[in-house]
Amino acid sequence: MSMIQLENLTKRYGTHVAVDGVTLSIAAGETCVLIGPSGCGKTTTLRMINRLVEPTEGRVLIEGKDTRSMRPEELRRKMGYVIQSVGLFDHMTIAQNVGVVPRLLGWPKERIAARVDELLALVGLEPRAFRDKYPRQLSGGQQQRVGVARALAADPPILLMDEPFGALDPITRERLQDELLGIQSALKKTIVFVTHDIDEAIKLGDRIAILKDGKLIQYDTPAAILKRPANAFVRDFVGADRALKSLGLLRVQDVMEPNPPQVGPDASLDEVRELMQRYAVRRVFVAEGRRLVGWVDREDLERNESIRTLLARRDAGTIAVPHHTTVREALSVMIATGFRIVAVVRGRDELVGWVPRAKLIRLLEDLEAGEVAS
Ligand SMILES: Nc1ncnc2c1ncn2[C@@H]1O[C@H](COP(=O)(O)OP(=O)(O)OP(=O)(O)O)[C@@H](O)[C@H]1O
Repeated sequence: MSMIQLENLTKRYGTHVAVDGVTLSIAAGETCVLIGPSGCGKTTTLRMINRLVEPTEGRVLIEGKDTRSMRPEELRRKMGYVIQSVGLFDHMTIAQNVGVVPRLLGWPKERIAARVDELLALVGLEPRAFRDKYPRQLSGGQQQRVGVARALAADPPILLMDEPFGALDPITRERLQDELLGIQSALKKTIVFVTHDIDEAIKLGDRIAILKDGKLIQYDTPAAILKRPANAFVRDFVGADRALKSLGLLRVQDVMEPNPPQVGPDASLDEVRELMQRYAVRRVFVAEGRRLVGWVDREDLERNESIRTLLARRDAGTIAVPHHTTVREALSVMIATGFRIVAVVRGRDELVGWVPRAKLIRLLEDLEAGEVAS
């Protein structure tokens, strides 16, 4: 069942067509990212969903119901709205800002207070430290978090977000994207998210809608858009480094090899030598039970020290990547450190697999070959 259905949605301003016959459907719990060049109609499309803009033609259905037949309050209860400039009320405290909609809905005071604290914690703001502050006392990133908390206040099933992170510095932006992914996996809202940034779209979107001159050019999963861009416009828009971006969609656990070259801490150097030959590697991992505790390199064999002596100088964390991280991240660790293999761990240090650099490079080459072919 689709949560949001756009049918032939069209907006004309005089003779100018801002949105041109857009039809698409968004499933409940999915994030749909609207993307395209400036002026392509993203914001207008989003605002037709909550009826801030009335369509010239076509319609919007929410859970199968035409929005024109819904009362404005009913529509507002279904949708939270987050915009780039946040739109916090300067003269209200953070708690009052977050509690605006519940107050309008007539919730009792205690329930509002509890909800405000719950939401501040959800978006990573310590309630005690923030609830009585004013927006001007917060950084841009913190204000944006408050904006997200406010949109979630009455627990609407739908969240409309118009370039919410557009004005933030890259580091804050990444952090907020990660938090949105966390919130989304916990709350399973249906999100429509407008952005200019293809990397953001790939990271956040279950599906991406690419618009040009008001028309929907392609609507598909990030992987499908990277693999099979519908035309030259999409290919250019997605960018030349499509292969690298695809690596950003794959998880290490999907490409890792099982059975890492590993020895116990009491193994002999001869065993290590034999293992290096068998696996054709210059490094083997040391594990105690399933716990990764260090490694031995080929150079170490010359020194004739016991493995336990070597381990005392090593921090196993430096050669490990978490199983849920992206392949792109693993490759950048290898490039930054010069490692030819990395260990894959679950939790803090449970050794579950390994990735040889050669495998990632082959993968990258295959993806690039696919790019040439398409
Ligand atoms: N109220 C309006 N009156 C006249 N034209 C409008 C109005 N609102 C939007 N437009 C035009 O409609 C087109 C689509 O605008 P819209 O804001 O939806 O684009 P956008 O893709 O969100 O752009 P941006 O990425 O720059 O925010 C643009 O050409 C814009 O100038």
